[in-house]
Amino acid sequence: MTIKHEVPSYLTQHGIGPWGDYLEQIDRVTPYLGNLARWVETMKRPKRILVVDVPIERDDGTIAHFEGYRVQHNTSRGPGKGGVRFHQDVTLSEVMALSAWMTVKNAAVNVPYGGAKGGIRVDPKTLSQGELQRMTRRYTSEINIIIGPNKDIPAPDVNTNEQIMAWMMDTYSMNQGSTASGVVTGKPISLGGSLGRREATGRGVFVVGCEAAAKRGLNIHGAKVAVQGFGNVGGIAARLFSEAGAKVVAVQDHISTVVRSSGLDVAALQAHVNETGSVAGFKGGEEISDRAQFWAVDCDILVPAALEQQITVENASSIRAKIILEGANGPTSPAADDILHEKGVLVVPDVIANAGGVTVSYFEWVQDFSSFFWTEDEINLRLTRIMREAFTAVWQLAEEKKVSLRTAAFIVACTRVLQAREMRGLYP
Ligand SMILES: NC(=O)C1=CN([C@@H]2O[C@H](COP(=O)(O)OP(=O)(O)OC[C@H]3O[C@@H](n4cnc5c(N)ncnc54)[C@H](O)[C@@H]3O)[C@@H](O)[C@H]2O)C=CC1
Ligand SMILES: O=C(O)CCC(=O)C(=O)O
Repeated sequence: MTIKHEVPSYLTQHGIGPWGDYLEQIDRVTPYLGNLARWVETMKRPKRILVVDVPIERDDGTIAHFEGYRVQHNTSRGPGKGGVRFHQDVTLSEVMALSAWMTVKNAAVNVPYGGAKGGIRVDPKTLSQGELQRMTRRYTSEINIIIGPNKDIPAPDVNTNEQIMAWMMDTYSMNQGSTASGVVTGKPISLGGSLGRREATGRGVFVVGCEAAAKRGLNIHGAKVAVQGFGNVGGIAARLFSEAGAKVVAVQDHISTVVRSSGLDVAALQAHVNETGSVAGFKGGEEISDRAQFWAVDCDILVPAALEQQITVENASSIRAKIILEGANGPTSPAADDILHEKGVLVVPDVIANAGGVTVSYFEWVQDFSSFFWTEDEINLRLTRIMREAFTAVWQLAEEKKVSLRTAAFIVACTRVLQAREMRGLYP
């Protein structure tokens, strides 16, 4: 029986284009054929969408309004979980797509969560610290009714960090009348944050990168690595690859691209970015003005760790890497994915490659509930084990079923979601 699944536009616009194809493949390899059509209809629709107006008083006394979102895509396997993004291009459909990615990611690494995501359509660089705090607090109050340690647990994403999580935790706690540290993860250590969370996503990228390199017979020591995005994910991944003896030959951020074929000094680059806010002007490498050239840099491993839809049909053919580690969510367009597949590039999909962050968020949440905190070594060991196990399971399924790692990850994840739904009896 062939079931044709129409993919909703919020997914196709933001790069989960082949969702329907994955589902066809799941049809082929799982025992859930009879129930799949009903399940697909549910997976296509986020469970809960909240759009809020976030008004703040600016420092000059004027009032500004921002649009905020929190979307819970699926909660079959547990409370919603996913980050909050502050970016001028955030839209409801993007947040809906990102929440669907979280459903798949959380199931792919088997943490007991559903998928959720949030965001505010704002360029936070245009706000003072005071304005940023007022906006964050107002947003938290507006979404207060749908978040909570057992309901939906936000975390950092693009342009959000530990300080913003601290304000969110404080605002939620004030509204509840008692401190609820488990309402967000990615908090400062002093407020119940977990050791290793800040580095966790980049570390997870590095761990699966080592696994993928081993499968391809590539030695990390001496391997050439190019990284797009030098924030939380890209900056840490670059540091760990460099510490392992790889050469970070190119880094691109929102302003500039720096290259050095003998390898950039990543620590010096990080110090420069901390000071200036960008890789632009870094003296330890050559700045290239044509941003598109970044994709054609001679490298073995490419880590897109900025935003969605960066690897496209325009640049996919020029990519020289053997392995792509998707640090960002949805960095590869479906059409570009096909080109990479034809070229024989090994793509480790976002839902595995960048799942280290949510994995340590899970550890943070568990530690907050028990008020007992693990050492950084314990965190990193557990993280490494989960990442390796998830990679291996997906790799084996991909080999067995002759599908890509991305399709295999979706199969593993969607099967888990489907099993949970089946056990709970939550058919639409
Ligand atoms: N922070 C986390 O724990 C997780 C983040 N992610 C994903 O990783 C990606 C990056 O997130 P973070 O590192 O947290 O964000 P961040 O805000 O710390 O850093 C973003 C980086 O991307 C760069 N960037 C922005 N627009 C760009 C453009 N058009 N071209 C090139 N570079 C650009 C920025 O300059 C910055 O270096 C996002 O897709 C996010 O959803 C995924 C899993 C967890
Ligand atoms: O740590 C988390 O809860 C979620 C991080 C996130 O937003 C993501 O993995 O894309």
